[in-house]
Amino acid sequence: MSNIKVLELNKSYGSSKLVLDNINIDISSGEFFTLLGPSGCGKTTLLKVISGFLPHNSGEVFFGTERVDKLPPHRRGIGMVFQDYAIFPHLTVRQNIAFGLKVRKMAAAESARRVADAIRLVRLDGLEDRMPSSLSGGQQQRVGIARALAIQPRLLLMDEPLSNLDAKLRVEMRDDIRKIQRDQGLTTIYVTHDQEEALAISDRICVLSAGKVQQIDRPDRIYRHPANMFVASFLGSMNFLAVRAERGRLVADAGNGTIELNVPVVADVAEGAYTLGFRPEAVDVGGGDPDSLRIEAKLQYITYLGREAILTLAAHGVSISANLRDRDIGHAYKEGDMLPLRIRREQLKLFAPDGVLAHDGL
Ligand SMILES: Nc1ncnc2c1ncn2[C@@H]1O[C@H](COP(=O)(O)OP(=O)(O)OP(=O)(O)O)[C@@H](O)[C@H]1O
Repeated sequence: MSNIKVLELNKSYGSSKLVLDNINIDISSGEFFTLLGPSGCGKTTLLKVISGFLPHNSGEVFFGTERVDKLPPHRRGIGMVFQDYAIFPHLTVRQNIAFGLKVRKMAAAESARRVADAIRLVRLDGLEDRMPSSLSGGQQQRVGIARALAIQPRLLLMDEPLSNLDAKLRVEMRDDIRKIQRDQGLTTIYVTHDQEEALAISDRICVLSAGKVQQIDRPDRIYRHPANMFVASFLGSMNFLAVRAERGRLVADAGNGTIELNVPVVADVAEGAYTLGFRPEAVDVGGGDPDSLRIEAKLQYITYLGREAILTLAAHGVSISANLRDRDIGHAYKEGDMLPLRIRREQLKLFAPDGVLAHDGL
């Protein structure tokens, strides 16, 4: 397995603007690395440049110490798994999995051994002689994964491999992929636009927006310490409130005036405009730490989800969401009630006017 380095990579289609803008990525050997971002942010383009199916404008790609960005795709040693499975309908499961080995003219005995290993890893035992049309979507994707594993790639690339599967199967396959990847120590780049999937499966996540890297970090760190407002709202949700720091106080614009918030700002917060951010699950109703930020908000409606409920409230002219666990939901809450919200100060974030996180906790 190789570590992977992408250095100062730029890519545009024709003369249009850059769809990959100065991408720098350093992936460790054996790491599960996820590219996460909204549709059109450049995830697939980046995978195609790394695999050699698309030329780039400038920059370098290294697998270990070998520079690969001038090599044709078949010389890079990459296994690929696609959203639409891309398996051959006229070949059996076994023949599909052996395909890459046949192309590489591998000796029959070694090929048979590798195919058998791959079949066992993806749990397709007993289905070796079936045709793809007689398999479920999940089984077809297992064939796609086994085919990629059989060539013992230096790097495994997976482009939204679970998108065509139903929700339950997605979770099952996700756990299987993670287990195989760990057991085999496979360096993997995984593309998804599904934030929950990215959080669940990755060692590290690279959040992309409009061709630019927004943040690269562990799932828990990205969620707790988003680098900017884009990341904060793309991974989970965050409440935002326009505020100003002035004379050691924080004030919120409230349409017809300003309201002083009960949070003193620490000395290193420069005076000026900010966006105050906090996650819905950081909000308590009533009670809570007396030192918390207090906001009175009007309950608009409750979305009950079983394990938890989302309260949608209005305060200072903006909408605020609060996630409460089922057992914490008071039966007395009625639409139109004014509720005292508490948000712990360590959960408060201040974003600068350009959206970058300026203060994490107040
Ligand atoms: N062949 C092409 N010619 C011109 N523009 C392209 C081409 N392929 C992609 N693009 C543009 O490049 C940008 C990045 O596309 P890309 O497919 O890499 O995004 P993505 O993040 O993978 O999106 P999705 O999640 O929808 O697959 C988009 O604006 C897209 O319209």
